[in-house]
Amino acid sequence: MRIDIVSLFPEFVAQCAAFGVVGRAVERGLLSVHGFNPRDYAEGNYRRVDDRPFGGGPGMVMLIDPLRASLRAAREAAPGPARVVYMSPQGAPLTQAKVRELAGRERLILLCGRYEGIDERLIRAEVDEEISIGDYVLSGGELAAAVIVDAVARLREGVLGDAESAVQDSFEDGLLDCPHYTRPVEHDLGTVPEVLMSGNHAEIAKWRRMQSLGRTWQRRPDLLDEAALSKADRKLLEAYRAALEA
Ligand SMILES: NC[C@H]1CCC[C@@H](CNc2ccc(C(N)=O)cn2)C1
Repeated sequence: MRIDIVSLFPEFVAQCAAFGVVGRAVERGLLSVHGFNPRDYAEGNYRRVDDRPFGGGPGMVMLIDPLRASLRAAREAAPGPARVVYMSPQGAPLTQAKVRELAGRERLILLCGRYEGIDERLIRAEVDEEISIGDYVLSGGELAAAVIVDAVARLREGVLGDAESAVQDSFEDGLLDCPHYTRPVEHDLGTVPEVLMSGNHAEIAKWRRMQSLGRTWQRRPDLLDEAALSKADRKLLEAYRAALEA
């Protein structure tokens, strides 16, 4: 998978692909991340990448042509179609389902804005979709792009070993993750739930599912779409609630 980053600070995002599982995926050639800086494509001796907004108001707006030239250079840097994603608070909320969809592509181009924004004509002509990582404003789209790189990379085949499998990920099945424990069993901070040492894998799976359901119900009822729950799930959630009242 190739991800191109169009940004005034491309090294910022490349750094985010230099560590951990994503860094290893890059080393192993499962993923490559390349930066394209609009300033390298800006005309004139000041190499302008922004200008004042029509209609007045504070701040500056990113110019069309340096961005357009950067996007063209990114497209032409490798074969195959690329999905152009603009990171912006005006975008569709990022979900794990969207991450899975993006991870299925061979090429992404992530467009990172700065200042007050990007000339709307460039967005309309070049951007396939706008994505937001949350309802807040950052000084630039680079951190949002780094989130996409990480979330997408870990879903690519071969990136996570069995030790870190994304299969049981929270949100993979639309629920929050269950609690996790490791050694020691006895600790002044408490002990480990008996069932996890029972060796009974069916019981352990049931307990983990019940914890995921219960936590989702308690912390993120908005995610808990009753309709999506199986009969067994509803029974487990009932047991979780009953245990709370006991
Ligand atoms: N009008 C401000 C806006 C102009 C264009 C550039 C963005 C960069 N900052 C971002 C980008 C994305 C997100 C997000 N939630 O995904 C938050 N912040 C800021």
